[in-house]
Amino acid sequence: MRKHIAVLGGGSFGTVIANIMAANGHPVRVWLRDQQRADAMNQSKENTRYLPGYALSDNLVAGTDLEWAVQGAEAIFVSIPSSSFRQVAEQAQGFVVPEQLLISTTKGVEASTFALMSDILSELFPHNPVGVLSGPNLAKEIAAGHITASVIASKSEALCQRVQQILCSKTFRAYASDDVFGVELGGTLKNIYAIASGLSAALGVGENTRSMLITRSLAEMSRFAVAEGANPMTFLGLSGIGDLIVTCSSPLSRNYRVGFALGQGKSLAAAIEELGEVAEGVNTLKQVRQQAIEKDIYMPLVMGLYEVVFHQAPVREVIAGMMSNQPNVDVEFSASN
Ligand SMILES: NC(=O)C1=CN([C@@H]2O[C@H](COP(=O)(O)OP(=O)(O)OC[C@H]3O[C@@H](n4cnc5c(N)ncnc54)[C@H](O)[C@@H]3O)[C@@H](O)[C@H]2O)C=CC1
Ligand SMILES: O=C(CO)COP(=O)(O)O
Repeated sequence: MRKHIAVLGGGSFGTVIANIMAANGHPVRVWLRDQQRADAMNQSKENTRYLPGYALSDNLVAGTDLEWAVQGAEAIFVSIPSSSFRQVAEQAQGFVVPEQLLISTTKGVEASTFALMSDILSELFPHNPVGVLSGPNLAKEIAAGHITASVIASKSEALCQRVQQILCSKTFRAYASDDVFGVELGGTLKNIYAIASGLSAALGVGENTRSMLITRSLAEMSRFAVAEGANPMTFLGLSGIGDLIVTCSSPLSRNYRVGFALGQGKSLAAAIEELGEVAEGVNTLKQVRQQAIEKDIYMPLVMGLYEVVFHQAPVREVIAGMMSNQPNVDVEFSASN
């Protein structure tokens, strides 16, 4: 009998990934916390809270029993915000067996430990193959049927190949990579710069400025990656520059929307409340700033954005400060840049 696939988390991305696999003919079990929402999804074949109007395949079934979702699954995709990721993974520990493939889709970092989600999976499930799915993947665009590509990264070639088979469709493609750290770090860091981009859009900046922001964001991300021991070349692919472009350009990005709301003068609390979904970049900004200070990594965008987001510094003053920095600290390409 064909084994099912489990997706933990029924938010926008969990739902869309589950539905791609279900539409490809795989039985998929989506695990949620809320029984009413699970029942409603099963009856209406729609996730009205996150993706209204998006028809779900008959092969997709939602439920709230974690054992039912996980036990016997061939692969388990974890699509839970980073703030609850460890807690859910720990809950699943009793049901997971070593041959099951574990894939994180979460683009965030654990507060205080600076662990990425694949680190948490590898720590809790040392005998399982672990992978990361990351790329320019706005859930609402995937649901709308726009052609989309992602990266499946794992040290296990077998995991990459199986995920490619399960996920690829006429509109969705997954490219394989063995650089788990680089792929995951790119998807995590870009959320910070999406906030900055949304903020600058609200201020009505021009295209020169937008282009400067995106390319200097890439330089800053790469500098951080090198300091952390990652391969910056990975940032030139879909999970780096690809994801940076989409989230820095689209109002569909929740991180961009938080930045836009801040740029309109709203408080951080109001921006998050209005969003009603996860914007991972807020926590990532805090954690990356701390790392940059501890490791003395030059990250002027992170430092400036942190002051705006967490200390309500006037954004125009922060920008003016950056523009009056000694120009000789700015080198476009060098071994340390
Ligand atoms: N939405 C998107 O376009 C994309 C999102 N991602 C990443 O996927 C991850 C999940 O994102 P979304 O699904 O979009 O988030 P979301 O905010 O739409 O949904 C999160 C889901 O997790 C559930 N959840 C939260 N805490 C939980 C807990 N303790 N136990 C059980 N369920 C819990 C929520 O109820 C909700 O169903 C994020 O890290 C995000 O960065 C990645 C690519 C694209
Ligand atoms: O990661 C994403 C697209 O690739 C989604 O970005 P947001 O979390 O900002 O919506």
